[in-house]
This record gives sequence, C-alpha cells and structure tokens, in this order.
Amino acid sequence: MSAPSDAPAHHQSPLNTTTTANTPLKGDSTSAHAPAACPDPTLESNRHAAQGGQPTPHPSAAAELASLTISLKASLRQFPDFPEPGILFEDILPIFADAELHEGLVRALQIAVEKQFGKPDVVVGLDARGFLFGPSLALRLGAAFVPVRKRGKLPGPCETAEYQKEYGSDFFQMQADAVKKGQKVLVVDDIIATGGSAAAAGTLVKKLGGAIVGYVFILELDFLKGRDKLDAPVYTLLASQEEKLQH
Ligand SMILES: O=P(O)(O)OC[C@H]1O[C@H](OP(=O)(O)OP(=O)(O)O)[C@H](O)[C@@H]1O
Ligand SMILES: Nc1ncnc2[nH]cnc12
Repeated sequence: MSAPSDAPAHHQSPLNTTTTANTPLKGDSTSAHAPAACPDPTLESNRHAAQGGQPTPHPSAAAELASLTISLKASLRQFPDFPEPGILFEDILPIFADAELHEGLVRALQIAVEKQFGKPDVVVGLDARGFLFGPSLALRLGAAFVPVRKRGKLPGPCETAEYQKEYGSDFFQMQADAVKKGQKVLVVDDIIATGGSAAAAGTLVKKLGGAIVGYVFILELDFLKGRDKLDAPVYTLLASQEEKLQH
C-alpha cells in the first residue's frame, strides 16, 4: 500500500476538491486495484453470473465494455481510514463528475446486464449510491426503477429489514406494492462489501414476491466475501480490494 498523496487520484478530469482530513491515494498507486490491462468482464468472479446467461455479446460490444472498464477504473479514488480507521473507502463520485465517464458507466452496465441477465422488469437501487445510476440503467433496459430506502423515508405500507454492513448496522425499507409477484428484479448498488446491504434488499424483494435475476455492483471488496450472502448470480464491473487495509 502506497502512502497517501495530497493530489487527487483522478486521471481523466481533475476535480475541484477541497482539502479534508482524508486525502485520496494516488490513482496510479492504488495497489489494491487489479491491473487494468485485462478487462474486468473476464474476471473469474463474474463467471457465475455468466453461467446460464445470454450468449456472448457482439465482439464490438465486448471490446467497448473492456475499454470502458479501463477508463472507469482509472477514475476511482481511495481514501484510507474513512469513515473510520481501518476502512479503505472507495470513492466512485469522480465517475459522475465527468459526463463522458458517467455515460460510459451506464453504457458498460447496460452491455454487461444484457449479456449476463437479459432484460429485467425492475431495477432495484439501494439508498443512496445505488440511486446515482440505477434509474439511468433502468431506462436503458426499458425497466422500472424502484428504490430501497433507509428506514423512515418512504410513505405508506412498507416492508423492513435490518442488516449489518462494513461499518455499522441499519434498516432498509421498500414500499409494499413496489414490486409485483413474479417480476424479474435486478438489484444494483455501487459497492458490495460484507454483502449485508444487498442481502437485506434481496430479502425485501422476495418478501414482495419478486424473482431476483441477479445483483450488479460497480465494485466488490473481494476479501469480505459479500457475494457469499447472496442467493442469485452476482456481476461486478470493476475489480477492487483483495485484502483489508494494512497499517
Ligand atoms: O456490503 P455492505 O457491507 O453492506 O456495504 C455496502 C454498502 O455500504 C455503502 O452504503 P452506505 O450504507 O454507507 O450508505 P450510502 O450509500 O448512503 O453512502 C454502499 O453504498 C453499499 O450500499
Ligand atoms: N470500503 C468502502 N468504500 C466505499 N463504500 C463502502 N461501503 C462499504 N464499504 C465501503
């Protein structure tokens, strides 16, 4: 692990940042990230999602996905010891600060989802970072978008699930009529760490009668083995931390 740097680790388009207590690691020294030479769509961890999935996409779509994942990964930043000591925080916000990367993310997810899962009826996004791209992805897929929210934010009858995550515990809710019985549901979020958040979302979807076709994340913290908590195929766009932050 390299020493933290004062410079934002942002290759594509430097951000206007203010200095905070946590400074990002340099993008070219994020040793926790796998090298980008080999595009992540071929990750071993994604092969489960491919099993029984759709045929391999047109070569040009596969090449486009490979190229997009390289640019997207290069834009990410990491902040050690945020929000608490021992956590290496993955900052995905530079993607959304750059229109080209933002477009690239949604396009990459569309290609990957169509290949791995086909078209879902509903995209379920998790509060809050799953809301950054869940609705745009749903539009691309011709699907509905439904939010899973932190407790106390949704009106009307709701289902509730408590869960543990990488730092702390929380409650998720969905409106009781948000998913219809038998609808094919894709659950999306920015990051899977312990898998607690995604598993709780899955529990809620199933309580409403939805059929989960898969889970999609931008990043996965491999060492926490969160995908083991999920009972449907998992697809992660970009490789990430393989081990816990060491001091
Ligand atoms: O796999 P897990 O250990 O459950 O952790 C992953 C979750 O943690 C983060 O959300 P957080 O609850 O910090 O909320 P935010 O999206 O509102 O920032 C992240 O956006 C995922 O939803
Ligand atoms: N390490 C991490 N970085 C960003 N978001 C997270 N959510 C849970 N763990 C996280």
